[in-house]
Amino acid sequence: MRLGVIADDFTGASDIANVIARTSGDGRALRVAQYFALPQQPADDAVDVGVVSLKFRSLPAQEAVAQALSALKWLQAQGASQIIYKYCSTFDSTPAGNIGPVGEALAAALQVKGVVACPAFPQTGRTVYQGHLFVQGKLLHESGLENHPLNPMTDAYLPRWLAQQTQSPVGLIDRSKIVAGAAAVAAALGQAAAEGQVLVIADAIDDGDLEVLAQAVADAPLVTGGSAIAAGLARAHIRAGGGKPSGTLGVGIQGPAVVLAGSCSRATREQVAQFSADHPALLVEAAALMGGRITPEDALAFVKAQGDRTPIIYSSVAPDLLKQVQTQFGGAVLAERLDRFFADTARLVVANGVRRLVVAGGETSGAVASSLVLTDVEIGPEIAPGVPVLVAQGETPLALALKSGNFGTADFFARALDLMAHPE
Ligand SMILES: Nc1ncnc2c1ncn2[C@@H]1O[C@H](COP(=O)(O)OP(=O)(O)OP(=O)(O)O)[C@@H](O)[C@H]1O
Ligand SMILES: O=C(O)[C@@H](O)C(=O)CO
Repeated sequence: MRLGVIADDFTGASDIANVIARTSGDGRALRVAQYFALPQQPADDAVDVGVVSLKFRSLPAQEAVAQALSALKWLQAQGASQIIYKYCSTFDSTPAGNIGPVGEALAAALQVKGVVACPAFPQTGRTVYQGHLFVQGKLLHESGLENHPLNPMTDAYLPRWLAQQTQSPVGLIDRSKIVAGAAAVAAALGQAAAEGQVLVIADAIDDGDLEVLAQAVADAPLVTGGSAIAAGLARAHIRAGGGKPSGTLGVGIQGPAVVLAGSCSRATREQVAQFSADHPALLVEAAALMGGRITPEDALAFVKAQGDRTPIIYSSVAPDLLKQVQTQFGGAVLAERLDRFFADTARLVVANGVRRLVVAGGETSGAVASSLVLTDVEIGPEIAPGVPVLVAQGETPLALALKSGNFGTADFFARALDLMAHPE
């Protein structure tokens, strides 16, 4: 293994696995394995990149740090010489959040300072300029992310947001350095390290900027950010001799399918509306769930009752209703109950023959994927930027899509199901 990734949630893990698996050079691509928990055994020798999917984005810092350090240890034992700590391209965290503590702990373990922190993912509209994060051209705190159920993002200026979480000062590499080229960026990172800055937010408004950044940190033991910076890092590993002849993994899994949506993000709500217009749909209402009036067994019965039609089971609601039920029942309690509901429902439907499963939402995907007790998956075709088809091989292969809340166009669910059955 050359490159190890520690991802703070499962959708983020499949996002970065997708970026790396799809990057090629001279007809070669890195062989990527995505693990659904910290593996208990060594990685397969053929694996160039190990992506460890964890679920610590919304956990207290201490727990998140412990999980990240265990993953670091395992990845180092597999030979990974570079580690990417992957968090959300919308920097999902709170002022007491764990991006800072995890970044600092990994940096301390690897004895580095002046570590790049760049969430930019231009293909999905996330850019960083003068330290400010934009989503589709809007400042982060005016993009809808200010209403996020678990990590409301109320400040777009990342150095200030991150500094609330860190012990050490946070640096900034602005775009004037990026346009000056990789050597200028490397020098600025060296200067930041000399000044005691452990994490350094870096501007990037397009993939060209990310390529410059990646070149500047091609040999760095630690890089942190969104998935997009990984393309340049993967290219550097391929140039250094990594990878095998590239080719896309076929899927062709045509069995029964279910869509599970636990995300309240804007894009997911549009996708739910479009899919439920012509598919059977079951809304999981917070009050019904809390009152025990809807259970995973009810969801299974609903799925079975649809015969050949693909149903969607969703809890996605608009921000005003979300706030109301969170006040009524408590946000954390609801999150835990919803996670458990979707996890148990997924387990039941898969045990009853479902072979294609599309899941929307990072927390929801983490709960679902963990409950399915899959060890590792291979990366199949791309459904939308940031979302590949994942294939769990086994006696009866399972095709999975783990979609970040805000990724994908309105027709995402139908597209995902089609691609699983008939890869392009
Ligand atoms: N009907 C609902 N009532 C209250 N809370 C809900 C409801 N539906 C979902 N939620 C909350 O919204 C959270 C959605 O988180 P999730 O990470 O799955 O989606 P997301 O944040 O949109 O995705 P991502 O993390 O990929 O951006 C759930 O964990 C749950 O806490
Ligand atoms: O970076 C992103 O936006 C996604 O990969 C993500 O982290 C999903 O939760």
